Amino acid sequence: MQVVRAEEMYEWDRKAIEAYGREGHILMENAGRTIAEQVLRDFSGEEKFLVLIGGGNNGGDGFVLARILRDKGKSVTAIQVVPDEKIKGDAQYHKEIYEQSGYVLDSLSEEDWDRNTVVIDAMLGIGVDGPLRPPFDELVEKVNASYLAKVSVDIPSGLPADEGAEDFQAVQADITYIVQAPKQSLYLDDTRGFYGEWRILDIGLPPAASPETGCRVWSEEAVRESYPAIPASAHKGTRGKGLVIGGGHMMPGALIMAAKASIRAGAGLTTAATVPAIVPSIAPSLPELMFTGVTETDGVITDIDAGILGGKDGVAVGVGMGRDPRSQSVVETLLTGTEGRLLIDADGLYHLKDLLSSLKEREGETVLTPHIGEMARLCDKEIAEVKRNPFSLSKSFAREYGVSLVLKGPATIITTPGGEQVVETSGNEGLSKGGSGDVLTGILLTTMMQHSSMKEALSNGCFLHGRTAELVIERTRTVYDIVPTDLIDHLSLTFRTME
Ligand SMILES: NC(=O)C1=CN([C@@H]2O[C@H](COP(=O)(O)OP(=O)(O)OC[C@H]3O[C@@H](n4cnc5c(N)ncnc54)[C@H](OP(=O)(O)O)[C@@H]3O)[C@@H](O)[C@H]2O)[C@@H](O)CC1
Ligand SMILES: [K+]
Repeated sequence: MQVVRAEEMYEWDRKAIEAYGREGHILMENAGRTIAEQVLRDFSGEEKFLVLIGGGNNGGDGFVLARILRDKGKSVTAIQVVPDEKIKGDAQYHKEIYEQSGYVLDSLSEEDWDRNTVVIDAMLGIGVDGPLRPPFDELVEKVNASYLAKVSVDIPSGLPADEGAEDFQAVQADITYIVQAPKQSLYLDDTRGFYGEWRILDIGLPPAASPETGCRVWSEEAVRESYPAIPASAHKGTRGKGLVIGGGHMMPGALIMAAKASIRAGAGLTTAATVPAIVPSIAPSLPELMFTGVTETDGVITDIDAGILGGKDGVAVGVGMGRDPRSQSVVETLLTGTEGRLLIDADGLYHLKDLLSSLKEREGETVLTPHIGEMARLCDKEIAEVKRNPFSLSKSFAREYGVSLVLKGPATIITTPGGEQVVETSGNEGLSKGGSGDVLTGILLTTMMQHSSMKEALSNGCFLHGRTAELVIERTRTVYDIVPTDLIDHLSLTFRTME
């Protein structure tokens, strides 16, 4: 499924009408009907509906919806919130059908907020532009202050469809019925919460008319289709020989988690390059892990011998490495002296900031896995700006430096060097703990060694991580007590669903 911007949604609509012979009013009938049917499934009792209808096509969906709910014998108070002259085109067409059906439009009274139980917000859709003007500003406030269950059509009124909006006032929906495809704002930290629960409803726009947005949502189906099976002829040398570089005296745990996750995710051979002093504390609990030395000063990794990279199918650097400036040379050596698949995470990203020109020149495939704060630092932006524009900032950074980018968050955005994007949404709030990123790094090290497509490797790796968190919470832990090592121990729960 594609993620769309408002402009792309309009293009889809336009093409469906112009090139595929669908009439606009039929699309609106389909939208209103599909949503009405879902409303009837989700609210099957004695609800009393207050339908607020705006002046654009979102309002048009509202006229259809109000008619169908009335046809089904439901209690409906339908309010057109704008003057008659604002209702035009397909919305006017459906207003006339509504009235010809013998149904009336009511005027809003204070009692309506008390005697109804569900408010259906069909005031503004993806066409919202700028700060809300009357009467919408006041109505949005009233809806939010009311005790009614709040249902939004397509998008909560006032909420922008696209990334980038700074100030907005919007309905805080309990449920949003999204028309046809998710909009970018469904995946942004500052806007996703306005949707409440949400469902994406197929209103029958022809798939062939859909624009190529270059951004899709990763699904379990995509994972099943793209996750490589282990051939019967496999041996340890064919399943990926990976190297994890990191772990100082003070943070051995990060290295342990990344290495263990890589092993459990299915790597053939995993080696850790770390300070020798911590090896005795790791080795007994992780007998599958091999070790190789690094140059160390005062417990800090200050250099690596390029020889340790020989024959490796993938390298991950940064976990628990620390920010001592003397470690920067390690990242530099990897950027300038290696050509294989390289993943840079955590403290590795910290050091990378001063090495961006080497990053640009690197020939091999490089993956960066920043969280939003690390991304802000890498591209010299405020965190708030990255939160507002994660799609476009990721795309321009990935293209400029020729890297694959995994911008981690509740909705992780994966961007290829060519600017193609995937949104991966598995996981839960239990992952907001130190160590989650280290586990992801280990998993991604393995998936990037086992997939030929880097995009699929990263998307599947993020899925493996997030879905396991969901399954652990279904089976044993809760979002409070789950810890990152639970994910490593339970990767089998997700692998089993992929068989
Ligand atoms: N495939 C599709 O695309 C399909 C789309 N469909 C539906 O159409 C919806 C999009 O419809 P749309 O384009 O008519 O825009 P919409 O959101 O109703 O708003 C326009 C109105 O808003 C007003 N307005 C704007 N900003 C404002 C502000 N700040 N403050 C106050 N008012 C403001 C503006 O008023 P004006 O500027 O004229 O005064 C105008 O009247 C979409 O979300 C989906 O529900 C389905 O029916 C079928 C398939
Ligand atoms: K709406």
